[in-house]
Amino acid sequence: MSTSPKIRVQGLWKHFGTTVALQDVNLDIEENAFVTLVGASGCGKSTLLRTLAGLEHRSAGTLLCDGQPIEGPGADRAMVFQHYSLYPWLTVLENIRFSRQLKVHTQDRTAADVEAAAGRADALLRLMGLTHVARHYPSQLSGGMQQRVAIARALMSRPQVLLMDEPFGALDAQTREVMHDLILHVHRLERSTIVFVTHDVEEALYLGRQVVLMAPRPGRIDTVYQVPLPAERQQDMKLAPAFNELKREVLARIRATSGMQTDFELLAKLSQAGSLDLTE
Ligand SMILES: Nc1ncnc2c1ncn2[C@@H]1O[C@H](COP(=O)(O)OP(=O)(O)OP(=O)(O)O)[C@@H](O)[C@H]1O
Repeated sequence: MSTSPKIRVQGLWKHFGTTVALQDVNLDIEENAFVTLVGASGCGKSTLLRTLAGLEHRSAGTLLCDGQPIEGPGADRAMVFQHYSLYPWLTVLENIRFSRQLKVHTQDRTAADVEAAAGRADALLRLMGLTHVARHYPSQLSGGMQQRVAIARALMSRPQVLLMDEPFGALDAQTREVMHDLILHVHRLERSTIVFVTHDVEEALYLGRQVVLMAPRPGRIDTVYQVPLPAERQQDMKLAPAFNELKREVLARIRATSGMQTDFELLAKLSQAGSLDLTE
């Protein structure tokens, strides 16, 4: 008997005026999956993620989470953005507790609610290595630390689905590696379903069990790759021949679908001819 997927995308279209940002996207994402979305700029990665978050209306198609239509944002799905979007006037701990406080009105809050929230916030502080900065303000933290706070805040309401839009895009290479292992740890521990957008193919392959490659103009799914690595990832797996082979294949496919190759070919032809005759 086949179980239904956590997220089902069927015949999804999204238009922005005359731009077709998503063309007939079909994708099933299983519970506890870690799916990464890659592809050339403008291929619709963020639009697909924002549609799953309920932040963007679809033009046509079906979007289901646990078999229920996605009609807007919901506590079952949390989003983490590239820019940490923390409240600068709140401490780390207050930032983490904030989403929970929004859900329960002060007058309806019971002692058990407060206790459960405090316990969850403490557990997340420990999980994200933030206990020692719990009373600091965001401006006192490094970028990597701020992004840990943003992830902890997203996890506070125990979302089943975590939607991440280039969350480590602004971090340096070393901090990114640390964050990669941290998010894999979070994924194991929380058993969440993660959909993660990135420009970085190595990041996509290291984190994802499945890599969805999208192509632009119109935005669409081109290829879905299964990553041939054990579920338990370790940094030295990036040296494995199978990892590098797939990385080369994905990069070549992104180049082929981006239209950039044509530009490079044209430039090569022009430089051989020794002139830039654009009338050709
Ligand atoms: N709010 C909007 N209004 C108009 N057009 C939009 C809007 N959002 C996205 N688009 C267009 O939709 C297409 C897909 O954009 P999207 O941002 O989803 O791509 P992306 O793959 O995430 O790009 P990038 O990798 O550069 O972030 C692009 O052509 C973009 O210009």
